[in-house]
Amino acid sequence: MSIQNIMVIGAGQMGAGIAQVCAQSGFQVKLNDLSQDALDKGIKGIEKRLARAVEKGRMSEQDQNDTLNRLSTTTSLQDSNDCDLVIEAVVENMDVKTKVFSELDQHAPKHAILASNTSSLPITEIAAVTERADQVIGMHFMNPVPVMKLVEIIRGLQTSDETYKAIEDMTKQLDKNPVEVNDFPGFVSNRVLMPMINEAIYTVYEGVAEPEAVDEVMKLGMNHPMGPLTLADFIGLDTCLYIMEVLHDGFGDSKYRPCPLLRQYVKAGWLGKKSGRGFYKYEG
Ligand SMILES: CC(=O)CC(=O)SCCNC(=O)CCNC(=O)[C@H](O)C(C)(C)COP(=O)(O)OP(=O)(O)OC[C@H]1O[C@@H](n2cnc3c(N)ncnc32)[C@H](O)[C@@H]1OP(=O)(O)O
Ligand SMILES: NC(=O)C1=CN([C@@H]2O[C@H](COP(=O)(O)OP(=O)(O)OC[C@H]3O[C@@H](n4cnc5c(N)ncnc54)[C@H](OP(=O)(O)O)[C@@H]3O)[C@@H](O)[C@H]2O)C=CC1
Repeated sequence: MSIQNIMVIGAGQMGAGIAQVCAQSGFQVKLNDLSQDALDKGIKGIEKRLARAVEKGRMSEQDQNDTLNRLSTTTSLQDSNDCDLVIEAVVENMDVKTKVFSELDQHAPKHAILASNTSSLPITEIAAVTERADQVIGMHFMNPVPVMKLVEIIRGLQTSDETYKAIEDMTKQLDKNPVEVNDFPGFVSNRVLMPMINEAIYTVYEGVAEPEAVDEVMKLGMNHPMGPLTLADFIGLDTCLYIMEVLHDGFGDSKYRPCPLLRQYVKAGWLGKKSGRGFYKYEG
């Protein structure tokens, strides 16, 4: 099938990034969120990143204008009625995601593929609330989307070969590298990454070292581009907690128990970079 029109649901850090790379690659993109404020913020971020790309000589002004002209915003899921693909990037919560997918299933054309950018939740369960489980798939982008090359593609139990092939091809059109994985909690990326981040939080919780020291050890000792606590702040501590809970519930293994300090920070509203405070403090 040919994909031309896309809706991205959720204008947060992931949704805005996904909308940007899709528009840059020539797709018509509708960005959806609950509030116009969130949409304005998402578009502002995209404009800033494109302006920087022009400044750095990585993009022409013509491409910048064309990209922005391919983007529009909407607060209504009904506007998915002419889309070939919808990519959902709302909060990491099964109830919220299934509500979105069930509504979307009413509005998106019958041929449309419904993809989720979930970090860890079962695609099979999300697909089950629709009448088109064979056209539901996980399309897991990495943060920051414009920079990271990987898209982890998750096949639900009923995802068809045709759907997989269309999403694999489309990922390549975005100049990203698709990697196929099966539908298990956390897939591959977060089954490996998130326990490391959780363990780094335990080292702070147990007084083994300060956050700065933990990050230095992993940056200088293991050549990670960001230390695990800086990365946790960057991802969002709420998202990290939700992922650990999915791993813990999904495998029923105590090795995935979320660190109490992570729970406490999230309860306090310390969500990391996006809220101005997490393991570190952020300006603006
Ligand atoms: C939770 C999940 O489900 C899955 C996930 O996504 S887990 C998270 C996966 N991501 C990572 O692990 C990221 C780890 N960090 C990194 O790779 C790097 O620190 C980084 C790419 C984010 C920044 O790289 P850096 O070299 O330290 O910083 P910097 O020089 O400022 O940036 C490098 C380039 O990335 C761009 N960049 C940095 N942050 C960006 C952002 N948030 N959005 C868009 N572009 C960004 C910069 O513009 C810069 O490009 P130019 O110089 O051409 O303008
Ligand atoms: N952060 C990361 O590094 C990564 C995250 N992901 C996944 O991407 C998804 C989004 O994460 P992220 O972008 O970080 O989260 P953010 O909190 O930055 O953004 C989520 C956005 O979705 C909006 N939203 C919530 N409910 C709805 C709804 N029903 N309809 C439309 N919009 C809605 C939120 O609005 P409001 O603020 O008003 O609630 C917010 O603007 C999650 O599933 C996450 O696990 C995947 C890869 C990496």
